Amino acid sequence: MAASSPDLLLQVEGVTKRFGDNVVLAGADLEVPRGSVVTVMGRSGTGKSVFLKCLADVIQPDSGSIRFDGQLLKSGGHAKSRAEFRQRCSFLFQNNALFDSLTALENVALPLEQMTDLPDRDIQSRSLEALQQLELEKFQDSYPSQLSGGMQKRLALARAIVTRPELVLFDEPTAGLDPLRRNAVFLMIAKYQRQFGFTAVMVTHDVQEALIASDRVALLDQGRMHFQGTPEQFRSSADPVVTSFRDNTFTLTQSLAAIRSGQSFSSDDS
Ligand SMILES: Nc1ncnc2c1ncn2[C@@H]1O[C@H](COP(=O)(O)OP(=O)(O)OP(=O)(O)O)[C@@H](O)[C@H]1O
Repeated sequence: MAASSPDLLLQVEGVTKRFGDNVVLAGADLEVPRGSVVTVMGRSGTGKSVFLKCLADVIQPDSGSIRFDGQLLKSGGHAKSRAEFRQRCSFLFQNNALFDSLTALENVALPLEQMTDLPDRDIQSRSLEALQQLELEKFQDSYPSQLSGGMQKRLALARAIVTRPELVLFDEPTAGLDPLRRNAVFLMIAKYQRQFGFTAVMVTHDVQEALIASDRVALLDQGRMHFQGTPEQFRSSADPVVTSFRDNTFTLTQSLAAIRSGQSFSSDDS
Protein backbone atom coordinates (compact mmCIF):
# COMPACT_ATOMS: atom_id res chain seq x y z
CA MET A 1 0.00 0.00 0.00
CA ALA A 2 1.37 3.43 -0.95
CA ALA A 3 2.05 5.94 1.81
CA SER A 4 -0.59 8.63 2.26
CA SER A 5 0.27 11.92 0.61
CA PRO A 6 -0.52 15.23 2.34
CA ASP A 7 -1.55 16.68 -1.04
CA LEU A 8 -4.34 14.15 -1.37
CA LEU A 9 -7.58 14.62 0.52
CA LEU A 10 -8.80 11.25 -0.65
CA GLN A 11 -6.76 8.24 -1.63
CA VAL A 12 -8.55 5.10 -2.79
CA GLU A 13 -6.65 1.90 -3.42
CA GLY A 14 -7.79 -1.45 -4.73
CA VAL A 15 -11.45 -1.14 -3.80
CA THR A 16 -13.48 -4.21 -4.69
CA LYS A 17 -17.22 -4.77 -4.50
CA ARG A 18 -19.37 -7.59 -5.74
CA PHE A 19 -23.09 -8.24 -5.50
CA GLY A 20 -23.49 -12.02 -5.69
CA ASP A 21 -21.70 -13.06 -8.89
CA ASN A 22 -21.66 -9.53 -10.24
CA VAL A 23 -18.15 -8.15 -9.71
CA VAL A 24 -18.72 -4.41 -9.97
CA LEU A 25 -15.43 -3.03 -8.62
CA ALA A 26 -12.31 -5.13 -9.16
CA GLY A 27 -9.59 -3.03 -7.56
CA ALA A 28 -10.47 0.60 -8.26
CA ASP A 29 -7.98 3.34 -7.33
CA LEU A 30 -8.49 7.08 -7.22
CA GLU A 31 -6.36 9.99 -6.09
CA VAL A 32 -8.15 13.21 -5.21
CA PRO A 33 -5.90 16.24 -4.60
CA ARG A 34 -7.11 18.79 -2.04
CA GLY A 35 -9.22 21.58 -3.50
CA SER A 36 -9.69 19.87 -6.85
CA VAL A 37 -12.70 18.73 -8.88
CA VAL A 38 -12.29 15.10 -9.92
CA THR A 39 -14.82 13.45 -12.22
CA VAL A 40 -15.31 9.73 -12.62
CA MET A 41 -16.72 8.76 -16.01
CA GLY A 42 -17.60 5.45 -17.56
CA ARG A 43 -20.25 3.63 -19.50
CA SER A 44 -23.63 3.00 -17.95
CA GLY A 45 -23.64 0.19 -15.41
CA THR A 46 -19.86 0.16 -14.90
CA GLY A 47 -20.20 0.92 -11.21
CA LYS A 48 -19.68 4.68 -10.95
CA SER A 49 -22.48 5.14 -8.43
CA VAL A 50 -21.35 2.10 -6.44
CA PHE A 51 -17.84 3.56 -6.34
CA LEU A 52 -19.14 6.95 -5.16
CA LYS A 53 -21.28 5.27 -2.50
CA CYS A 54 -18.19 3.41 -1.27
CA LEU A 55 -16.49 6.80 -0.91
CA ALA A 56 -19.54 8.17 0.90
CA ASP A 57 -19.49 5.26 3.35
CA VAL A 58 -23.00 4.28 2.17
CA ILE A 59 -21.80 0.97 0.66
CA GLN A 60 -19.05 -1.06 2.33
CA PRO A 61 -16.35 -2.27 -0.10
CA ASP A 62 -15.35 -5.93 0.16
CA SER A 63 -11.67 -5.00 0.21
CA GLY A 64 -9.29 -2.18 -0.52
CA SER A 65 -8.53 1.01 1.35
CA ILE A 66 -9.96 4.51 1.46
CA ARG A 67 -7.93 7.21 3.16
CA PHE A 68 -9.51 10.55 3.96
CA ASP A 69 -7.03 13.21 5.02
CA GLY A 70 -4.52 10.46 5.71
CA GLN A 71 -6.90 8.48 7.96
CA LEU A 72 -7.93 5.00 6.95
CA LEU A 73 -11.71 4.54 6.83
CA LYS A 74 -12.62 0.98 7.60
CA SER A 75 -15.93 -0.80 7.87
CA GLY A 76 -16.72 -2.12 11.29
CA GLY A 77 -14.11 -0.55 13.55
CA HIS A 78 -12.81 3.01 13.56
CA ALA A 79 -16.27 4.34 14.37
CA LYS A 80 -14.72 7.62 15.47
CA SER A 81 -12.90 8.27 12.20
CA ARG A 82 -15.99 7.28 10.21
CA ALA A 83 -18.23 9.58 12.25
CA GLU A 84 -15.74 12.38 11.77
CA PHE A 85 -15.58 11.61 8.06
CA ARG A 86 -19.36 11.90 7.77
CA GLN A 87 -19.17 15.34 9.33
CA ARG A 88 -16.50 16.47 6.90
CA CYS A 89 -18.09 15.01 3.78
CA SER A 90 -21.42 15.70 2.02
CA PHE A 91 -23.21 13.75 -0.65
CA LEU A 92 -25.36 15.45 -3.30
CA PHE A 93 -27.81 12.85 -4.52
CA GLN A 94 -28.89 12.54 -8.12
CA ASN A 95 -32.54 13.27 -7.24
CA ASN A 96 -31.58 16.00 -4.70
CA ALA A 97 -33.27 13.99 -1.88
CA LEU A 98 -35.09 17.06 -0.56
CA PHE A 99 -37.93 16.57 1.90
CA ASP A 100 -41.18 17.76 0.31
CA SER A 101 -42.86 18.43 3.63
CA LEU A 102 -40.07 20.70 4.88
CA THR A 103 -39.47 24.29 3.80
CA ALA A 104 -36.25 25.30 2.09
CA LEU A 105 -34.88 26.58 5.40
CA GLU A 106 -35.90 23.42 7.26
CA ASN A 107 -34.29 21.24 4.57
CA VAL A 108 -31.01 23.11 4.90
CA ALA A 109 -31.12 23.04 8.71
CA LEU A 110 -31.55 19.26 8.84
CA PRO A 111 -27.88 18.17 8.63
CA LEU A 112 -26.93 20.66 11.34
CA GLU A 113 -29.71 19.34 13.57
CA GLN A 114 -28.65 15.76 12.94
CA MET A 115 -24.88 16.12 13.10
CA THR A 116 -24.07 18.98 15.44
CA ASP A 117 -24.88 20.16 18.96
CA LEU A 118 -25.31 23.74 17.82
CA PRO A 119 -28.03 25.73 19.58
CA ASP A 120 -31.21 26.42 17.54
CA ARG A 121 -30.25 30.06 17.11
CA ASP A 122 -26.94 29.13 15.42
CA ILE A 123 -28.59 26.45 13.29
CA GLN A 124 -31.07 29.06 12.09
CA SER A 125 -28.40 31.65 11.24
CA ARG A 126 -26.07 29.17 9.53
CA SER A 127 -28.93 27.75 7.48
CA LEU A 128 -30.00 31.23 6.41
CA GLU A 129 -26.42 32.05 5.53
CA ALA A 130 -26.22 28.94 3.29
CA LEU A 131 -29.47 29.96 1.58
CA GLN A 132 -28.08 33.47 1.05
CA GLN A 133 -24.86 32.07 -0.41
CA LEU A 134 -26.90 30.13 -2.94
CA GLU A 135 -29.15 33.17 -3.56
CA LEU A 136 -32.22 31.45 -2.20
CA GLU A 137 -32.95 33.48 0.94
CA LYS A 138 -36.21 34.85 -0.54
CA PHE A 139 -37.44 31.29 -0.81
CA GLN A 140 -36.67 30.17 2.72
CA ASP A 141 -40.35 29.44 3.46
CA SER A 142 -41.04 27.78 0.10
CA TYR A 143 -41.44 24.04 -0.24
CA PRO A 144 -39.25 22.17 -2.77
CA SER A 145 -42.25 21.60 -5.09
CA GLN A 146 -42.66 25.39 -5.37
CA LEU A 147 -39.11 25.79 -6.70
CA SER A 148 -37.81 25.27 -10.25
CA GLY A 149 -35.51 22.32 -11.04
CA GLY A 150 -32.43 24.54 -10.99
CA MET A 151 -33.44 26.11 -7.67
CA GLN A 152 -34.01 22.68 -6.17
CA LYS A 153 -30.49 21.73 -7.24
CA ARG A 154 -29.16 24.90 -5.58
CA LEU A 155 -31.18 24.12 -2.47
CA ALA A 156 -29.67 20.62 -2.37
CA LEU A 157 -26.22 22.20 -2.68
CA ALA A 158 -27.02 24.68 0.11
CA ARG A 159 -27.91 21.72 2.31
CA ALA A 160 -24.73 19.90 1.28
CA ILE A 161 -22.47 22.84 2.15
CA VAL A 162 -24.19 24.00 5.35
CA THR A 163 -21.97 21.72 7.42
CA ARG A 164 -18.92 23.31 5.74
CA PRO A 165 -17.66 20.01 4.34
CA GLU A 166 -14.19 19.56 2.96
CA LEU A 167 -15.37 16.97 0.47
CA VAL A 168 -18.59 17.01 -1.57
CA LEU A 169 -19.58 13.96 -3.61
CA PHE A 170 -21.89 14.62 -6.58
CA ASP A 171 -23.81 11.69 -8.06
CA GLU A 172 -24.81 12.65 -11.61
CA PRO A 173 -25.74 16.22 -10.67
CA THR A 174 -27.09 16.97 -14.15
CA ALA A 175 -29.12 13.79 -14.72
CA GLY A 176 -32.40 14.51 -16.46
CA LEU A 177 -31.65 18.19 -17.11
CA ASP A 178 -31.72 19.89 -20.50
CA PRO A 179 -28.41 21.21 -21.94
CA LEU A 180 -28.88 24.77 -20.65
CA ARG A 181 -29.68 23.60 -17.13
CA ARG A 182 -26.78 21.15 -17.30
CA ASN A 183 -24.39 23.99 -18.03
CA ALA A 184 -25.91 26.01 -15.20
CA VAL A 185 -25.32 23.16 -12.75
CA PHE A 186 -21.68 22.75 -13.82
CA LEU A 187 -21.17 26.50 -13.48
CA MET A 188 -22.81 26.43 -10.06
CA ILE A 189 -20.53 23.63 -8.88
CA ALA A 190 -17.43 25.43 -10.22
CA LYS A 191 -18.48 28.75 -8.67
CA TYR A 192 -19.24 27.42 -5.21
CA GLN A 193 -16.36 24.98 -5.20
CA ARG A 194 -14.09 27.99 -5.70
CA GLN A 195 -15.99 30.11 -3.20
CA PHE A 196 -16.06 27.53 -0.41
CA GLY A 197 -12.89 25.71 -1.34
CA PHE A 198 -14.26 22.21 -0.94
CA THR A 199 -12.87 19.24 -2.85
CA ALA A 200 -15.35 17.64 -5.25
CA VAL A 201 -15.70 14.15 -6.63
CA MET A 202 -18.34 13.85 -9.31
CA VAL A 203 -19.87 11.10 -11.36
CA THR A 204 -21.43 12.13 -14.65
CA HIS A 205 -22.37 11.07 -18.18
CA ASP A 206 -21.65 14.53 -19.55
CA VAL A 207 -18.16 13.91 -20.86
CA GLN A 208 -17.61 17.21 -22.68
CA GLU A 209 -18.80 19.29 -19.73
CA ALA A 210 -16.79 17.16 -17.28
CA LEU A 211 -13.64 17.76 -19.31
CA ILE A 212 -14.19 21.50 -19.04
CA ALA A 213 -15.29 21.61 -15.40
CA SER A 214 -12.79 19.18 -13.83
CA ASP A 215 -9.17 19.40 -12.74
CA ARG A 216 -8.78 15.67 -13.15
CA VAL A 217 -10.85 12.91 -14.73
CA ALA A 218 -10.90 9.15 -14.31
CA LEU A 219 -12.39 6.45 -16.50
CA LEU A 220 -13.91 3.45 -14.77
CA ASP A 221 -13.86 0.38 -16.98
CA GLN A 222 -14.31 -3.27 -15.99
CA GLY A 223 -14.12 -2.47 -12.32
CA ARG A 224 -10.88 -0.46 -12.41
CA MET A 225 -9.85 3.08 -13.13
CA HIS A 226 -8.46 2.55 -16.57
CA PHE A 227 -7.34 6.15 -16.78
CA GLN A 228 -6.60 8.96 -14.33
CA GLY A 229 -5.20 12.30 -15.36
CA THR A 230 -5.92 15.83 -16.46
CA PRO A 231 -8.62 16.61 -19.04
CA GLU A 232 -5.83 17.48 -21.51
CA GLN A 233 -4.22 14.07 -21.01
CA PHE A 234 -7.62 12.43 -21.47
CA ARG A 235 -8.28 14.36 -24.68
CA SER A 236 -4.92 13.42 -26.16
CA SER A 237 -4.75 9.82 -24.90
CA ALA A 238 -4.32 7.18 -27.59
CA ASP A 239 -5.30 4.37 -25.24
CA PRO A 240 -7.93 2.34 -27.09
CA VAL A 241 -10.31 2.15 -24.10
CA VAL A 242 -10.10 5.90 -23.67
CA THR A 243 -10.51 6.65 -27.35
CA SER A 244 -13.48 4.34 -27.77
CA PHE A 245 -15.20 5.88 -24.76
CA ARG A 246 -14.26 9.39 -25.78
CA ASP A 247 -15.38 9.04 -29.34
CA ASN A 248 -18.36 6.93 -28.45
CA THR A 249 -17.54 4.62 -31.32
CA PHE A 250 -17.61 1.53 -29.15
CA THR A 251 -21.24 2.03 -28.25
CA LEU A 252 -22.28 3.04 -31.72
CA THR A 253 -20.45 0.17 -33.41
CA GLN A 254 -21.82 -2.34 -30.93
CA SER A 255 -25.33 -1.02 -31.18
CA LEU A 256 -25.31 -0.91 -34.97
CA ALA A 257 -23.83 -4.42 -35.15
CA ALA A 258 -26.55 -5.63 -32.78
CA ILE A 259 -29.29 -4.02 -34.88
CA ARG A 260 -27.84 -5.33 -38.13
CA SER A 261 -27.52 -8.85 -36.79
CA GLY A 262 -31.12 -8.71 -35.58
CA GLN A 263 -30.21 -8.94 -31.88
CA SER A 264 -32.36 -7.06 -29.46
CA PHE A 265 -30.56 -4.30 -27.66
CA SER A 266 -31.58 -1.58 -25.32
CA SER A 267 -30.48 1.99 -25.90
CA ASP A 268 -29.99 2.15 -22.13
CA ASP A 269 -27.22 -0.43 -22.37
CA SER A 270 -24.74 2.08 -23.72
N1 LIG B 1 -27.47 -2.46 -3.99
C1 LIG B 1 -27.18 -3.19 -5.05
N2 LIG B 1 -27.43 -4.52 -5.08
C2 LIG B 1 -27.11 -5.29 -6.14
N3 LIG B 1 -26.53 -4.81 -7.26
C3 LIG B 1 -26.27 -3.51 -7.30
C4 LIG B 1 -26.57 -2.63 -6.21
N4 LIG B 1 -26.19 -1.38 -6.56
C5 LIG B 1 -25.68 -1.47 -7.80
N5 LIG B 1 -25.72 -2.73 -8.25
C6 LIG B 1 -25.21 -3.21 -9.55
O1 LIG B 1 -23.92 -2.66 -9.73
C7 LIG B 1 -23.70 -2.39 -11.11
C8 LIG B 1 -23.19 -0.97 -11.27
O2 LIG B 1 -24.25 -0.07 -10.95
P1 LIG B 1 -24.02 1.50 -10.86
O3 LIG B 1 -25.34 2.11 -10.55
O4 LIG B 1 -22.91 1.80 -9.95
O5 LIG B 1 -23.58 1.84 -12.35
P2 LIG B 1 -23.30 3.26 -12.99
O6 LIG B 1 -21.99 3.19 -13.68
O7 LIG B 1 -23.47 4.33 -11.97
O8 LIG B 1 -24.50 3.30 -14.07
P3 LIG B 1 -25.30 4.56 -14.65
O9 LIG B 1 -24.30 5.39 -15.36
O10 LIG B 1 -26.27 3.91 -15.59
O11 LIG B 1 -25.96 5.25 -13.50
C9 LIG B 1 -25.00 -2.69 -11.84
O12 LIG B 1 -24.90 -3.96 -12.42
C10 LIG B 1 -26.01 -2.69 -10.72
O13 LIG B 1 -27.08 -3.54 -11.03
